[in-house]
Amino acid sequence: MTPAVELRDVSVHFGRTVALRGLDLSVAPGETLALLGPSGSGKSTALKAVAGFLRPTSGRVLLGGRDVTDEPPNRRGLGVVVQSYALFPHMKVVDNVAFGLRARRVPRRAVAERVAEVLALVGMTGFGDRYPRQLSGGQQQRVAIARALAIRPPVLLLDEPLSALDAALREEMVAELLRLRAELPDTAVVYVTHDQGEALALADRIAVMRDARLVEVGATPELYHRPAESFTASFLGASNLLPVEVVDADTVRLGHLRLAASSAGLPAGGAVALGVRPHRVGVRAVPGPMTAGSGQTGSAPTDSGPTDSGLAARLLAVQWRGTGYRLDLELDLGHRLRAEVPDVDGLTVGTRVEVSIPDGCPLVRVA
Ligand SMILES: Nc1ncnc2c1ncn2[C@@H]1O[C@H](COP(=O)(O)OP(=O)(O)OP(=O)(O)O)[C@@H](O)[C@H]1O
Repeated sequence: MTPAVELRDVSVHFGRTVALRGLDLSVAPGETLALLGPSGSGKSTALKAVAGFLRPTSGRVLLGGRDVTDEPPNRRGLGVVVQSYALFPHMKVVDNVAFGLRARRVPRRAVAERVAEVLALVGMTGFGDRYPRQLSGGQQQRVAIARALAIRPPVLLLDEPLSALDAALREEMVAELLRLRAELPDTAVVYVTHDQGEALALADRIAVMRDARLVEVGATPELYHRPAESFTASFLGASNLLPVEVVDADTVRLGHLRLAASSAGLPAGGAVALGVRPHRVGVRAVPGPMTAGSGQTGSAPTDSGPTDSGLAARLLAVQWRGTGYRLDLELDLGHRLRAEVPDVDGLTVGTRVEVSIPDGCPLVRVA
């Protein structure tokens, strides 16, 4: 199938700043691709290259197989919602939404029908006569999305569309976007965000960006569960990165522990680490002092002492997070580790603890 969007080796330089370096990426019709990365990683630059708001220094941009690198934005027929792309303040909602249709000289009646249709699509029927200032932030963003969708674009570009909204409204809008997504089965969506929660909830695939480069791209659940790069593991799910010794393709050693690890997709050679999500780390109190490697006698786990399935550690800090506790730990092996646990029975700062790491965590490449 011809991709709806294709970037071929796209680089963007601003003077001596390289904002994007050799990006290759494609988005299929009907697919949502999230561009996820920290501030300044080049996400917006990539989106602007697709929209036509800037011309790549090198490389090509294709839409539906057509090379549009040299075409201005209005010839590309895309729907664009950018955080700063506010509504026209002096125009009513209906006129904002009708704008692109009128620019295309769509007959008046068809404009009215389509405006009503897209306002219904974003749940804003009845708001047509208001001015943007008479709407909440979330409502304004809904109208901006309706405006982008009015022309039935094959591609919808969203650049941090929720970043101006408060946390509760963002969650609500994610649900709205998912509903909207289901109504637009053929539209390709490129969604720029630095918020991993939004990317996980909305994207079929995620492209992780860092320092003007694509770090890794993959189907959302695969990338979450089996990242190949340490940056992906820590950015997408806040994994601990534990230095381990590789025993064989599926086994690693951490102190005296042997753990099954998933190394799918990881090229051989180079430095690796085990990516361990905080919520997968087990923590329990251990009375009395423990040292690294203690409790290796093969005895069955007991309630009172160290076991051969755990690592000795000390609890450095406890933070209550509402849904549970975040624990900062220092393994006697010398590594720091973060855990998230539902409760902290008897655990106070300074407590000796035993930490367990589950099998199946991904082995990732350390850049
Ligand atoms: N017009 C410009 N002139 C000069 N440098 C720019 C320009 N636009 C972006 N940059 C630089 O290019 C790099 C990538 O910027 P970009 O806006 O693509 O990042 P981003 O990942 O979208 O970040 P954010 O999440 O903060 O928007 C940054 O270092 C930025 O300072």
